[in-house]
Amino acid sequence: MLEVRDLKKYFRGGLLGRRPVKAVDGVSFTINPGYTLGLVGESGAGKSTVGRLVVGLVRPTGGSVFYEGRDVFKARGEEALYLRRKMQIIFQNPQGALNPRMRIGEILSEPLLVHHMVRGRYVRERVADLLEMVGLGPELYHRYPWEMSGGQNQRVAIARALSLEPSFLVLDEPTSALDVSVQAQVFQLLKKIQQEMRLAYLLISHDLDVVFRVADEVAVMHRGRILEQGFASAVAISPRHPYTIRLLSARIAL
Ligand SMILES: Nc1ncnc2c1ncn2[C@@H]1O[C@H](COP(=O)(O)OP(=O)(O)OP(=O)(O)O)[C@@H](O)[C@H]1O
Repeated sequence: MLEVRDLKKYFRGGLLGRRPVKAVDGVSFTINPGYTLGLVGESGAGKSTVGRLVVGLVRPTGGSVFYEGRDVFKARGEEALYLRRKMQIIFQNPQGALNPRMRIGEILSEPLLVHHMVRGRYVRERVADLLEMVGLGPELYHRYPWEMSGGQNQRVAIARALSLEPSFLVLDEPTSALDVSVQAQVFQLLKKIQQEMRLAYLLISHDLDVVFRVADEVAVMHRGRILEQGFASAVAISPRHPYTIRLLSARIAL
C-alpha cells in the first residue's frame, strides 16, 4: 500500500550553509495494510524527517513515495486532498498538537466539516462515536485540551486523525511524552484500532523495547540510512544484523 523509494532529504548545514546535512539519504521500504513498520535509531538518525517526508509535510531532495499507487510528491488537486485525508501523522506532544482555544468537540468537528465527511446535523453524533472509539466519554465534548491529561489529549489527537478515515498513520514517538502507565494503554488502543480498521502504521521511536514489542517489522536507521531491516523477531537475534544486536545487548539509551 505504501512504497517508499530511495528517499532523500538534505538540509543546508555548516557555516554559510555549504555543507549539506544528509538527514535522510536513500531510504526505501514498503508497508502493507494492517502492518506496523517500526523505525528506530539514535537521536538525529533521520527518523522524524522520514515520517514528515512520507506524509508530504517536508519536500524531498530526491526519491518518491507511492500510496495506493499514487505519487505523493506529484499529487495535485483532488488527489492531493485525498492523500491528505488518507495519510495522517500523530506527534509526540499531544498538548502542542491541539488548539488550546478550541473545545474537544470543536477540535473533532472541524476536520469533519472541512473535508465534508458527514452532513452538518450528523457531526455531533460522529464526534461522540469518535470519542467512544478512543475510549473517552461524551462529557469531554465541552472541555479544553488544557483541562485534560496528556493521555486523554493523545486520544483526542488519535480521534481527530481517525475522523478522516485514514488507512495509514505515522506515529512519531506517540507515547514519549506520557507516563509509563499511560503509554501501554495508548499502544493498546492503537493496536485495537489497527485491527478494526486494517490501518498501516509507521511507528517512529528511539525506544528499542517499544518498537520490538509493537512492530511487525523493524528498520534500524543510522545517519540517514536504514542499516538493518527485517521481521522484529528475526532482526533481534540474527547475526546478519550486528548493529541492532549491539544496540539491544548494550541497551544503549538512544
Ligand atoms: N529543518 C531542519 N533544518 C536543518 N536540519 C534539520 C532540520 N530537521 C532536521 N534536521 C537535521 O536532520 C538530522 C535528522 O533529524 P531528525 O529529527 O529526522 O532525526 P531523528 O532520528 O528523528 O532524531 P530525534 O529522535 O532526536 O528526533 C539531524 O541532524 C537534524 O539536526
